[in-house]
Amino acid sequence: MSVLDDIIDGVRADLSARRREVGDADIERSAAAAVPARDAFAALGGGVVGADRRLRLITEVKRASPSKGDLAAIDDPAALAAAYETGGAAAISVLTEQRRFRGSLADLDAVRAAVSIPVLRKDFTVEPYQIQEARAHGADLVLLIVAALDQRTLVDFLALTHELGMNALVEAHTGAELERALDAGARIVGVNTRNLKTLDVDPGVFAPLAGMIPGDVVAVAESGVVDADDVAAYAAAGADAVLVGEALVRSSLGAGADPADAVRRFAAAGTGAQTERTAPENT
Ligand SMILES: O=P(O)(O)OC[C@@H](O)[C@@H](O)c1c[nH]c2ccccc12
Repeated sequence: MSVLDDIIDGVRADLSARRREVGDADIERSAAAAVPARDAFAALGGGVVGADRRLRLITEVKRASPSKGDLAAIDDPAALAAAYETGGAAAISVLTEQRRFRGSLADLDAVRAAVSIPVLRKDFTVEPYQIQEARAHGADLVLLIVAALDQRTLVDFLALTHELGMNALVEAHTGAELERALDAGARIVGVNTRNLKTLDVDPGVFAPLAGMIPGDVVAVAESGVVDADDVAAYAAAGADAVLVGEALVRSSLGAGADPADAVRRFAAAGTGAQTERTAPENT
């Protein structure tokens, strides 16, 4: 069984426990009653061309990962997210998967209350319930991982996400998955340079796939950023936005830590290096 399959088994088990406790009708009601979602497409630079273009950072509240175990003891996820916003992050990603990433809906709630920029609920979405749950908890974006969904389900989940006023970050790792994301009508596409089946990271995966992403779709490079040079490399390869987890979480540790400044440096390096993609517009 691949790591991805194993994670999804755990997600399904945790999900059925929550559904017994909260109930489908309740979550549907709270999703409908939630304040309108923020426009994450615009926040991530969708439709911005020429001199106004700048590299957007999606900074992640990430306590642990299956490949590295515990990354950082985050005592105050709200304070960390607020520092990211101060540094100029375009959006905050919050891991809510419990077993491997030690995330929770409580983290999502805390971050939501602390920032005014869009918030991504980062989880392994396999049931429509999770999309409604994300909205009920104030998320503006959900993650849809192509490798975890058949095409029909991906299309349905994207439609539900849009019906609820949210955007989806549709994540691919291969050219075939990227084609499926674009065919489904994704407006924000992520290339995860980490293979979720093996957890190996190869930043070189991004550039060839970025060349396939039309200019009117937001292209996000995900995973594997260690320092500002890595952000610059993704930007030079055509990224509109870069999603950074571990490197920024670690920058918040220790005496004199300044996560806002780290965000500022990463974003500046990216904006300085950015090039526009030349793939044809989606028609
Ligand atoms: O910590 P990193 O290498 O900067 O990676 C962040 C992010 O890309 C990663 O957390 C991620 C990308 N796609 C995912 C899907 C599920 C869980 C986690 C992820």
